Amino acid sequence: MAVSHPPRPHLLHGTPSLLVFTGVRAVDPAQRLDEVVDVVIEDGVITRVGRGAATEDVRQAERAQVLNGQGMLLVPAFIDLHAHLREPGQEYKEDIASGLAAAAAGGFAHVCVMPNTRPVNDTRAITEMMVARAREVGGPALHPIGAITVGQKGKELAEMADMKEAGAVAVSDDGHCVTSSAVMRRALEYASTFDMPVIQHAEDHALTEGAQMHEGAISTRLGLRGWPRVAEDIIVARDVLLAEVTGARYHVAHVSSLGAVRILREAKGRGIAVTAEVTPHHLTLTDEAVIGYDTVCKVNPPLREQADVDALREALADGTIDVIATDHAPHSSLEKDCEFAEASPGMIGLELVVPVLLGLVRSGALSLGRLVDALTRAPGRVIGLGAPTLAVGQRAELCLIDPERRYRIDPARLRSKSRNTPFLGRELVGQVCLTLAGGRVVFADSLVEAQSSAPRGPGGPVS
Ligand SMILES: NC(=O)N[C@@H](CC(=O)O)C(=O)O
Ligand SMILES: [Zn+2]
Ligand SMILES: [Zn+2]
Repeated sequence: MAVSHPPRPHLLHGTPSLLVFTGVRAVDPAQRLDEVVDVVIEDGVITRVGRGAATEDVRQAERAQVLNGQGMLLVPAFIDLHAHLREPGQEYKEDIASGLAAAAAGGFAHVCVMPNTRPVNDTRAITEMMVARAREVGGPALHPIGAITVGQKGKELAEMADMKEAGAVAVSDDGHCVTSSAVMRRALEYASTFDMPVIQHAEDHALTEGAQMHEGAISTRLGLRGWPRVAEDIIVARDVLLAEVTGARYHVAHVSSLGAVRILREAKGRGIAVTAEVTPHHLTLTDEAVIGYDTVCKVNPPLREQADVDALREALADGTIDVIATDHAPHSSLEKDCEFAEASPGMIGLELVVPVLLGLVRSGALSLGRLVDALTRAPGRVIGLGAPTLAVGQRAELCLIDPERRYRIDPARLRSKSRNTPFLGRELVGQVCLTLAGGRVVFADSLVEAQSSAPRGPGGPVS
């Protein structure tokens, strides 16, 4: 049984000092931009955007690499608010290098990493280690999320100030819920003195003991113990009340239930400082995927029903849910090739955001502008990070997408060390071709490589 995978070579290392996109559809909600333009990047900085910006002399310049953007999309690179990169402690599932490579391939320039590592990231030392390791690796920027409580045990508060100084952008006990109302209240008060958001994994553990999937007709039929929606709703409702009395910034991780959506909508209507995220899998899959007992469909919170999916889509479209986050949760075959009851919950997601979610844009459930916003500006606001944009003068952090490319999700091409996703082997449409982070190319696929080595000149069609 293979638990690790051989490393794959990076596709493109260098960053051209003059990178030119011609005739590309640029979509940037921060600038209300959705237009076919040329984009010029010099020494990692966006210097020109507009029709005809790639003048003859720019395109013919000796150092220019010109990419024909016809039929392609150019968007700001993404920020993932919720990923598990497993380093330190479970590097056989993922490590910072493989996780950031997966992020780059998915179009991300920034990744916030959850603290449920071994040991838990509840100290300055571990936060510093993660940041230092990511700098060594290069690629997308890593932003640690510190634990709320020591060891994520739900009792004493961790030293949030220390972790913030070392680079932590938020706190969370993700994987576990902070169940004590008293601890949650103190956590909100304490975090607000450092202006850090508190991210909750909303699960009333008393209602989910032994739960394997969503509680409903299908769990009854399969004979699996269920996690009822109300276990999520109770915590979100309580926390909203605590956020109101403390005035702290509260963020709900991986919202999955229609009840939680209703509570969030009401809270936002009353002006309470709450934000929320939803994952690509909760937007696209239901508990029917669990029929057949495939352990890759086991995830926390569980895949729910069509009514929940509909409510989540609507909430994302109208802004009740702010952010799309992957909850990238790699597990090896050791944790997944077993009985359903024994399997660890979680799915990988960093590399699948674009092909999975462009489907929602094509079906009309979500506008392209809102999709990009939920992956850039909205998560940026939660952690106080200026999100990537396509504005002139910005360091280039962007992502080139072929929205029409149809392909099968091939396990051999994933950069993640793990393979736990129900989308494996599925045919999807839409592929990330190139990602720039921090002004540098961090991912380029074969199409871009082929184009960039082809002779320059007024380009023929992308093929
Ligand atoms: N989502 C999951 O099912 N699993 C996550 C933890 C979590 O996000 O709660 C993991 O760390 O594996
Ligand atoms: Zn969680
Ligand atoms: Zn998580």
